[in-house]
Amino acid sequence: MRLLLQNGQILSKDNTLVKKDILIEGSKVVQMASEIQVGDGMQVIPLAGKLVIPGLIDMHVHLREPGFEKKETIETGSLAAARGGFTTIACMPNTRPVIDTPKTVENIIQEAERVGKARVLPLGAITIRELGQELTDFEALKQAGIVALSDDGVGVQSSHMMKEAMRKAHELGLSIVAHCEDDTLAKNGCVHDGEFAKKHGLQGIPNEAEAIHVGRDILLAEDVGVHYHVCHISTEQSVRLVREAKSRGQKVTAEVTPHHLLLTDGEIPGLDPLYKMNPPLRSAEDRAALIAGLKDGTIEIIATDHAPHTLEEKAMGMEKAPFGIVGLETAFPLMYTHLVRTGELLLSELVEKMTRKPAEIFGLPYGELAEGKRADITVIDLESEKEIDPANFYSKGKNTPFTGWKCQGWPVLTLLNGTITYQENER
Ligand SMILES: NC(=O)N[C@@H](CC(=O)O)C(=O)O
Ligand SMILES: [Zn+2]
Ligand SMILES: [Zn+2]
Repeated sequence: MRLLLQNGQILSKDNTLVKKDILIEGSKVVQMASEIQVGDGMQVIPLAGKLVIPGLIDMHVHLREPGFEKKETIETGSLAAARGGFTTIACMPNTRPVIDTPKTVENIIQEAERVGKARVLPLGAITIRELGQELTDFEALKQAGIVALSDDGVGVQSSHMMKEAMRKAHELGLSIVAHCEDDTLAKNGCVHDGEFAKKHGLQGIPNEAEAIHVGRDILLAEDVGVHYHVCHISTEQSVRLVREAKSRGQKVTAEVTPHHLLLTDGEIPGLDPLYKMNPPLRSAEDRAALIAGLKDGTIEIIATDHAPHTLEEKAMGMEKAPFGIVGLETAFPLMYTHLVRTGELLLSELVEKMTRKPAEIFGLPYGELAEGKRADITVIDLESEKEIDPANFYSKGKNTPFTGWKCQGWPVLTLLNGTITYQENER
């Protein structure tokens, strides 16, 4: 099968758009040129100047299967990913059972392949059942196909346990992906320890609850030599610590979510759990530090932390509702409209942080659009404006604070290995 994407525009390194026809044969891009003749038996998709980028990569997704299929399944999560323009997603191990055995890893990979809508890369748990007591069998998990290690959902409380994990991970060439949270500081807070918490008399989660772990882990990783990656970075202090570590040449990386880049605790309209996530929405100063960190390269990756929950669970009030919001189907349009079009980030920077950078950091052979490369491709409509409406989500999770936000930059076509996984208006 030969597929011709006609009259699209690709982004060059200097952030300019260049017209290209792209010819795909099987799973590969075989030709990219300003004009390609339509040949016999070619399927042609006219793109009318739309943006063509490498398939998006999300290193932080909760697919909820096994165990929480009411919230999401590998199937619905994969469909949501494809609709959001993602071709590769890494899924977190806080399922039930936790992804702490080779069997669970294999089951997830198998089901994702059956569905075939996204490439799913499971992370393995650092500790058994994410209880922080005993390390999992990293070697067996690696053989089963994990992409990295994380206890996402909880912080690894014991410094000793974390250091042991880093030692073993380093030996095996695996990265440590850390949910940074010191429980003795976070207590049972539900929002940022700031104005909003004070106003509503809620227990707050202070910035240091995150940054203490970031600082601790950077020191441990410096001694061990392992690649250390900070999940959903949210505070000025954490950004500062990562920047300092990088300036010494340490292999420390970080990801930030769209919601931490766009919202602050000052913008939470009331006691609405759709604004409750971990880490919580921080102050305007923190948000500014995240954008500065994104801009200067301290933060290389944008990841969604797609965390579907049912609306019943989310209706339990600010203190009782679970943490987390969905992100796969809104990430690119939100970032394009509210960070690129506002002049805070270049389009080329946004695309890098959602494609080439995560691939490079985790050693994945994806994230590039070029002749001879795999045809993981996303086509974006930069013009049409639409409102975010969770009723249209393919994800089971409708828990978003961005309902009604007007966005441009919607994915209209997604190809995984040369096969269409999403096409607007074709469902
Ligand atoms: N981010 C969240 O608020 N929630 C995540 C857990 C996590 O990412 O730590 C979840 O699994 O629901
Ligand atoms: Zn987390
Ligand atoms: Zn998470």
